[in-house]
Amino acid sequence: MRLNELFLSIQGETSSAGLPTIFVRFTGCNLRCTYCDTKYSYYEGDPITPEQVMEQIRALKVKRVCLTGGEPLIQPRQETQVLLDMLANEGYEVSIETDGSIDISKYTMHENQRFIVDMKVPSSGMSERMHWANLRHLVPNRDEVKFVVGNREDYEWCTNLVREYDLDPAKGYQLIFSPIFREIELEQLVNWILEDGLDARFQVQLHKIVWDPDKRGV
Ligand SMILES: Nc1nc2[nH]cc(C(=O)O)c2c(=O)[nH]1
Ligand code: SF4
Ligand SMILES: [Mg+2]
Repeated sequence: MRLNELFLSIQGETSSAGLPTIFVRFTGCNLRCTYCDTKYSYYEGDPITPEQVMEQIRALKVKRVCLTGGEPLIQPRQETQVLLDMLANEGYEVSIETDGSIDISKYTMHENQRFIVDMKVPSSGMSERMHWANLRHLVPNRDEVKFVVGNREDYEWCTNLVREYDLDPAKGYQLIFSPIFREIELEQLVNWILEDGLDARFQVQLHKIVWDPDKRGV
């Protein structure tokens, strides 16, 4: 595997927002979203073993880990699985931030491990790349689906998917709607959600408010 950066911060997204979390950012991404905020992760990074990742994690006194990138699931699957197994054995809570293009069903997830599946909207330029079957493999009350929205067309694309795949919050599907940073009025997106009576979580990235939005390692 290749590691871009590993740092302690607060989780800026998901239902764990605000909670202390260790971020493991792997090198490389198979997508190129128009709005990407982590281009530095595409190529920078050094080879590392799962055991060495664990050593860096153990040195930080927090039991919550977020695997991200880039796209974390383009690392060799066996090594990622070894890392997931070790994290579970040592009592870590784990979230995997994945870009929606990779089959999530190939991994054995343990207790307190979940996927955050980012479904890439049309204005990302990457919606054709989605691995649609992932929407059938989501585990209710565990995994979360994230929609990062830039305009009304994106929003309707998302609500169509929610209908088509019956991602009903009443059945435990956890939906997150976030604005593309500085692309859409926050109030606009909130109003659409409320007008539709959609039981989704509206969310802005906390780390872009607490720190300079371009700062790395936070
Ligand atoms: N604080 C903080 N929270 C995050 N949640 C998801 C992140 C990501 O880059 O995937 C991220 C990040 O980079 N920083
Ligand atoms: S999936 Fe994430 S890291 Fe990859 S290009 Fe899109 S925003 Fe950037
Ligand atoms: Mg990020």
